[in-house]
Amino acid sequence: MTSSRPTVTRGLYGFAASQPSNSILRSWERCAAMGAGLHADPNPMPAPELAERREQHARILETARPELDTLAGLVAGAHGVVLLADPTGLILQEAGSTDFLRKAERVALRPGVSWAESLRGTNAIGTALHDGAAVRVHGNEHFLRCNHILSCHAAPIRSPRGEIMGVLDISSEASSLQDYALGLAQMCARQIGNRLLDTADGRLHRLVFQRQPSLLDSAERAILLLEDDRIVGANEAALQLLGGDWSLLHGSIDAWIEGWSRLDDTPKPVMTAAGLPLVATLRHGKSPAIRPLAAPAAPRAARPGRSRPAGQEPMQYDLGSVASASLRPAADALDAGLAVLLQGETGVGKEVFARRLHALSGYRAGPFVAVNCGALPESLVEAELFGYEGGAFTGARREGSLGRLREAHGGVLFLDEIGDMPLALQTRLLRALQEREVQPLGSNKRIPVDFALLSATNQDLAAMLAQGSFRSDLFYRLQDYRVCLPPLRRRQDLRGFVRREFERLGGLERAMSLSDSALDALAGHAWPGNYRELRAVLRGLLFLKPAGSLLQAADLPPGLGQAAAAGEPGAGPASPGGAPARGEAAGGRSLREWNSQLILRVLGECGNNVSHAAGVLGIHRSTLHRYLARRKQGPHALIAPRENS
Ligand SMILES: Nc1ncnc2c1ncn2[C@@H]1O[C@H](COP(=O)(O)OP(=O)(O)OP(=O)(O)O)[C@@H](O)[C@H]1O
Repeated sequence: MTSSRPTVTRGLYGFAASQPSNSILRSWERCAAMGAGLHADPNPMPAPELAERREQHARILETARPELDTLAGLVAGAHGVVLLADPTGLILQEAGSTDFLRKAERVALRPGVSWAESLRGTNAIGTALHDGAAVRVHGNEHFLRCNHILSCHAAPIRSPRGEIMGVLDISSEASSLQDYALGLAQMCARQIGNRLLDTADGRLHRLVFQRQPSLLDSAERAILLLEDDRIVGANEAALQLLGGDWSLLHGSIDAWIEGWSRLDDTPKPVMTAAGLPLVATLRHGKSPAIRPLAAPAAPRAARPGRSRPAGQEPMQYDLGSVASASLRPAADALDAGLAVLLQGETGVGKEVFARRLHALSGYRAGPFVAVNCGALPESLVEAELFGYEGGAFTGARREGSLGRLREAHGGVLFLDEIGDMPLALQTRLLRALQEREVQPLGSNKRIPVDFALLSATNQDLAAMLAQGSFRSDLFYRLQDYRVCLPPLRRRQDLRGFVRREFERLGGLERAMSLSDSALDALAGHAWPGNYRELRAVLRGLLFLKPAGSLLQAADLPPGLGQAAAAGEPGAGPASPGGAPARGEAAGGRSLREWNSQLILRVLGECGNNVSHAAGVLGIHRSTLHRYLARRKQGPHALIAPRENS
């Protein structure tokens, strides 16, 4: 390996190559300094790891798809390939000429291989990433000899906040150099960045400007995203025309463009603060930039024993590989008439899993009747489960009640928190389950019932059995088939899942994202409250932090990530960077203040409507009322997030 490169005046394959650019010369110097550190391992990372990386970068892969498809068609004729690499230089995707793909494989230009400059010396992907700018690296401008057959053109793709989200590269054989390739890569990278801006939160205002009206629809259009008057997103064209850099984010647009607020959809002339005349359009956000993230569930009549409503359509949930793999066999067990018991810590998604199971089973055309055994007041429990005749007791409805077991006829009866069922009731339930008949209160009739039995608990039923607080015959009757749902901290793809969940809950809409440090801390947290706790934290962040922000570990509620940083057993994967120790002192805030702030903010957004706010926060109305009452009496009370229970 040479430690420096001669000035190149002619490419290796005899094609005229211009004097290497300053960018290439500086890269050679860096590579020469690294010297023996460079190596060109051609082996891609194992397929599961690559799948995980693709998953992590799903947003950019998805957004870039139209350009990748178009470019693949264009460059295939010129025997080229199009590549998309992540911000570390790892190639995620390839498309283009099959001939060249095979050659490219020989030089390891393929998915799963990193082209970081520190590994492969001067090359378009790595050097574009280092410089944060588009670059062409032709023939023997590549630092490593093995790559001299290549001519590569790469341009970084930036997020609305200016971070590099990936690199688009067009490569071909050095002998078939295409002059236009660099411009094409740049234009497509800009289009992808613009699409990220176009698909950002519809509540943000979008200001588009250029020198001429005809450019307002082109890839050259300048775009700013505004939350009220605050700039929360931009593209490079906007920075260029305004003469600013990324530090303009979070400042007021008033400092840059005069009279912007009078604009609308029709192009109108405006003047930049530097005196540059432009034409601009303004598309107003659909509603006030900050508002509740999720429509609260319609208030339901409080009914003892009725399990809490699922906050979301269960089909949307990504259950994770372990739970997903358990679905089919558990549905088969239900269909075979076996009683299925779901076990797992609180908030691990037992009810979500139960609803999926119902939808997958042969009982899907029948009802799914959920009973929260822990929430049943003992005095009403029999009536609730077994029903009653009209006028059977004081306060009974005249028309009587079917009872939950009969409501479940032909479908699935889901007995949630079965460990909380009082002993006396366990006997009655067992009889009904064995005889497949119910006798409503006040009636001497016995009515046949047929349903699949599904129950769930986060308690150790075997220990309860040993203590005598759970009947052994019911214990065995409930679990012909058992499914253990793993805690969130054991999820293999926890980091990627947290990121996707954040996007799904509103991050995408609000153009917010989690930095690596925040993701490390979140992925390293032990999550004793599992999915419920994670959702509460993510919703809090989405509410409390401004749209367009890149959240850091320091933005997380105090205490988060501590367990993993301290290496506590039972915690999830340790954070590579070591999550910062956090506590009451962090940022001068405490968890209590964080929760208080969130609650008051949500209440304000909901016009002080407690039911509405409770729905958005994912807690029960009465929990919120209790909190507010305590707050009136004295210091802020801490609220444990628990949804509609
Ligand atoms: N895979 C998932 N992805 C995202 N959110 C989830 C997932 N599973 C569950 N949740 C959310 O976590 C919360 C708790 O889920 P669920 O009620 O199913 O848990 P559980 O195990 O039945 O809890 P508990 O033991 O306290 O009754 C719900 O609000 C649900 O929206």
